[in-house]
Amino acid sequence: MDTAEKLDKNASGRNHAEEPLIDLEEQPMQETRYPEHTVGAPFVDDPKMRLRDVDVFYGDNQAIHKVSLDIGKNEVVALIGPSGCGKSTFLRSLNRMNDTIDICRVTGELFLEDQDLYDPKMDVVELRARVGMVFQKPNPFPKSIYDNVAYGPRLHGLANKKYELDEIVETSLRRAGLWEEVKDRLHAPGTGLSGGQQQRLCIARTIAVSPEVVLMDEPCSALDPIATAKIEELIDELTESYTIAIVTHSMQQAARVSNRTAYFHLGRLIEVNDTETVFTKPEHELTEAYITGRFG
Ligand SMILES: Nc1ncnc2c1ncn2[C@@H]1O[C@H](COP(=O)(O)OP(=O)(O)OP(=O)(O)O)[C@@H](O)[C@H]1O
Repeated sequence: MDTAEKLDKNASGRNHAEEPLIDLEEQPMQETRYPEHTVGAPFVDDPKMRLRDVDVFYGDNQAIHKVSLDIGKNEVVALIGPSGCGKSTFLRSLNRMNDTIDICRVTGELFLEDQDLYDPKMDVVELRARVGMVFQKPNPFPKSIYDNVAYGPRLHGLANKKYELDEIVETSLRRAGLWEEVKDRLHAPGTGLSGGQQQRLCIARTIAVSPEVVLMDEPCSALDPIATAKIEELIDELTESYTIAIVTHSMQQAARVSNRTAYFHLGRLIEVNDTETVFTKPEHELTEAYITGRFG
């Protein structure tokens, strides 16, 4: 039985009447139950992204507290934790998507290899091509399927000739597992595709500019189980070429797609380890309580 199946079994075998869900807002954990440092193995040799002491504030409200984490090359890191624990906020700080929120402020060291993401000289458009993002809700542009994928390569001048652009569009759609379904209607609107196809189109659009890292913020939450399975297969294939960080509410999904899992709790990174260890032998009591379904 794999880790995802064990999680399913645990969840279905529990007696919820005997173990009531804990409302975190009403019963905050004792301060002493937070580890002083993230437990497990937050750091790797030769990381793709090196993040140290990251704090994120919305005005006076601190959403992320001193998070330190490495994201390794060609690995899939899953960010999990209860609603509001700061997963999306942390993810969005990795390609400066939080810059679009006026009251948001990010401090700490955030590096993509040897480049400081928050260096004032950093070209943010360039950064978002290197660190692409796929959102919760598929958001194709109101353009044709072809133009959705060609948009980034055109913007970044990646193709000089029409045939070069055609090649990028075809390769990206193939890698996103969508080519066979759309090759005869490339000039039809992207918004006319099904939800799952639209999400694969958004993945094709992201990878068309050859990013180094792909950030995914709950990419399957608006999809049915079949479309979800396709995206999960795709994540597995994409990891050969890209580094991926994915926020997910589904522990089964984290177990299926990721190599490492990071557990967040009220803005703190409690535990990080290889996914199997986090789900079968969590070190910290908060991680254990979450993965066994005692709160969430
Ligand atoms: N634009 C914003 N302005 C002000 N506060 C925000 C904003 N976005 C998020 N927050 C706050 O930051 C904290 C973390 O939110 P975030 O959305 O990152 O958590 P999350 O773990 O991704 O939650 P969910 O799983 O529900 O999506 C929450 O307290 C939230 O209210």
